[in-house]
Amino acid sequence: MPTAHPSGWAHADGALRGPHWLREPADPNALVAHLWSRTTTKSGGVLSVGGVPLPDLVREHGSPAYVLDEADFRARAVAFRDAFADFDVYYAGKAFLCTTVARWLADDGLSLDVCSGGELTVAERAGFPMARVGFHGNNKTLAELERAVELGVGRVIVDSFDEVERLAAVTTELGRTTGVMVRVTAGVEAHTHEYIATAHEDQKFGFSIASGDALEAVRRVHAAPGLRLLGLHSHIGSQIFDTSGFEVAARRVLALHAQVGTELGVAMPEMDLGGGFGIAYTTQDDPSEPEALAAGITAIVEHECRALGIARPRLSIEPGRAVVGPSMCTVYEVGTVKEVALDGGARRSYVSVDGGMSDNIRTALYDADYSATLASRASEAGPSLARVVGKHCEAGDIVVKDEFLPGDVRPGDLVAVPGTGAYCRSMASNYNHALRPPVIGVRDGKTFTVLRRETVADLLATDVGVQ
Ligand SMILES: Cc1ncc(COP(=O)(O)O)c(C=O)c1O
Ligand SMILES: N[C@@H](CCCC[NH3+])C(=O)O
Repeated sequence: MPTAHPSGWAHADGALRGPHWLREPADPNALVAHLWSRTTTKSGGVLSVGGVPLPDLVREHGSPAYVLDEADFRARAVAFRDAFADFDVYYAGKAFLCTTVARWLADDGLSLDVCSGGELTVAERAGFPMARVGFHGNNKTLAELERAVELGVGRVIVDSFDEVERLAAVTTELGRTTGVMVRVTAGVEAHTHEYIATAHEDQKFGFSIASGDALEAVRRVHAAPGLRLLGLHSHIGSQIFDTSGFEVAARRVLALHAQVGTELGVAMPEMDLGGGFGIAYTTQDDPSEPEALAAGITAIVEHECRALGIARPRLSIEPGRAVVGPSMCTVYEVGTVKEVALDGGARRSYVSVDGGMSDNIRTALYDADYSATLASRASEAGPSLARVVGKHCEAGDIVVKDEFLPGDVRPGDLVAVPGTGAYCRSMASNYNHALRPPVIGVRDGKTFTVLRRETVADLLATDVGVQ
């Protein structure tokens, strides 16, 4: 039975006003360690990452800022590489990509999934080995395909009949060949937000296995002289915890893989099972470690291959969020605090910070849950229900929907939000002409700029002036 909270929040009038799991923490100054990057500590109320106290980082680099823990990022990437030792691990650059990260991945032996000409250009600028790049996208332009073939990317993942034709023409025109994977739709309803599920029939990605389009796409790729058919690709969605979706997809994709062998006489050498592994944003999330994921996927694939009487193709996966998500947090400065009364006498503080939906759109877009902590001082005040909101001209400009913060949070305090490495900077915008925050790397007590803060000059650079 829910109990009344001193603030009156939980059940003053019998109505639940926050997620059912939100509980008053025993100690609002404590850190829920698994939500943060591995070098994150809290001492005397001050949060440090990579040995750098966040108040010092903000003094040096300003606020808001994304803080990237190099050791944590690389440890997670290497953990995937090692757990999936007989797979190729393609880091999904859409989660977060810049030349620094691309270099770390190249040095640490991972491969890279890019899904636009822009991401491909970053990989090129970083000197990423092109043979280890996979190029995705449901509507790659002719120019993007030409560039990818010229650069010699290891694989282009084709997503439509139009693209198969376009890519075949590009290889002919350039007198080159390219490796190709065929993105298929396994007809799985992944348990995640509708906007980030990608394996059910009624959405834009992939060729349907059920309709026969996938087999037809394989046939056309195989028939095109410039296209080297490598295998099938399946990605069922993102932020997934229930592994049954991966199992069903793997079974269906392997069945098609076997069918290609019997009907077309082609033994495809590879298969990609995509990314989508969930991370912990709140205490309620319980993600699997890479070893457990690898063991589960390997067992399913081996079982199915035995049943189908086929050789196991070389497998690859594409984790993005599970590598970079937990390795960054965002630090904000509090500007204003406002208390509002809720029905039934409960109260909620609106803690306004100096960023918002322009640096983290995920709460507004996917109703995502985040956590937050006071990062700059200890507090003796008891916990109080707070909502961390941004400074944009939008009521839905919410960063953290519900969190208990010390009741005395005030202007000038720093608040940090963990788990913002994936799809926050990469989906950031200039809404209300906000300047996108920098990404500040931390390592062994030192900071380094990974992406600098945007300036007013950056904003005005595209405004050509009154004509
Ligand atoms: C084709 C493909 N691969 C990999 C990913 C990475 O997903 P995640 O960041 O959830 O691991 C995505 C995004 O969902 C994707 O569309
Ligand atoms: N952008 C999404 C993930 C899907 C993107 C890749 N297909 C998110 O923030 O959760």
